Amino acid sequence: MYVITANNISKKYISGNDKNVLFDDMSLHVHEGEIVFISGDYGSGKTTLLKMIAAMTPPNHGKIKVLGKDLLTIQKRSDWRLKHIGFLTKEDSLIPYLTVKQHLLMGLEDTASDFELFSEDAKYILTMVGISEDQLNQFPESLTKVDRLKITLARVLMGNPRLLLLDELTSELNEEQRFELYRTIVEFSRLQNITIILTGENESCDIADRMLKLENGKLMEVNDNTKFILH
Ligand SMILES: Nc1ncnc2c1ncn2[C@@H]1O[C@H](COP(=O)(O)OP(=O)(O)OP(=O)(O)O)[C@@H](O)[C@H]1O
Repeated sequence: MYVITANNISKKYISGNDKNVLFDDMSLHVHEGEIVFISGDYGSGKTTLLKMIAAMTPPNHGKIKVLGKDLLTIQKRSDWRLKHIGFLTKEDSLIPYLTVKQHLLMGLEDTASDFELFSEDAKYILTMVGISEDQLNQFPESLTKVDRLKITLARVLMGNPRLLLLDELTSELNEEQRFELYRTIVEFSRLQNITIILTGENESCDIADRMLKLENGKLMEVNDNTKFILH
C-alpha cells in the first residue's frame, strides 16, 4: 500500500519577473513503512516537497495523495496534519521551564483520569528514543542537542503519526550523534510501521530503504553508484 503518491507535480514560486521553478513533472511513490531519504543542494526544494506532502502548500499542477486522501479534498488541513503527520526540523521546540517528561504531557492536568495512562506512554516513548530514567525530570538546557531532538521526536510520537517528515533533522549533529539518532528512528519506525521521509543536503543515509536525489526539479533514484531518473 502506498502512503504517498504524487504524480506529475509542478511547483514554482513567482516574485515579480522572477520565476523559480522547483518541480517539473515530478512523481514520487512511497510504500507504507518505508524510510526514504531525499538529498539535494541548498535551495533545491526539499522543504517545499515536504510541505506539499503535509498539505502546507499546494502544487501548481499534479495530484498528491497521502494516506489515501487527495490533499485538495481535505477540509480542515491543520486538523488532518495534526492527526496523521509529524513534521520535524533541526530546530527543537523545547520550552525552558518544562521538564523532559512534562513536554510529553503538556496540556494534561495531573488530576485527569487518564493522566497515569499518558504518563506511562510518555515514559515508554522516551525510553524507546533513548532517554534515560534520570533525564525525565531534567530541563532542556542541561541536555545535548541530540537528546533535545529525541525529546522533540518523542513529543511528536505521542500523537501516533503514521507519517514522519524529518527536514534536515540531523544537519547540526556530528557523525556519531547522527548515527545515534538514525538508529533510534529505524527502531521505532519498524516497531510501529511508521513511514518516514528524511531530507538532507548532499549526505548519505545508511538507514534508508531508498535514497533519492532532488536535482533540476526531478527526483533521481540513487542506487550505489548508479542514478536513474524516476520521472
Ligand atoms: N513561500 C515561498 N515563496 C517564494 N519562494 C520560496 C518560498 N519558499 C521557498 N522558496 C524558494 O524556493 C527555493 C527552494 O526552497 P526550499 O526551502 O524548498 O529548498 P531546500 O532544498 O529545503 O533548501 P534548504 O537547503 O535551504 O533548506 C528557494 O530558492 C527558496 O528561496
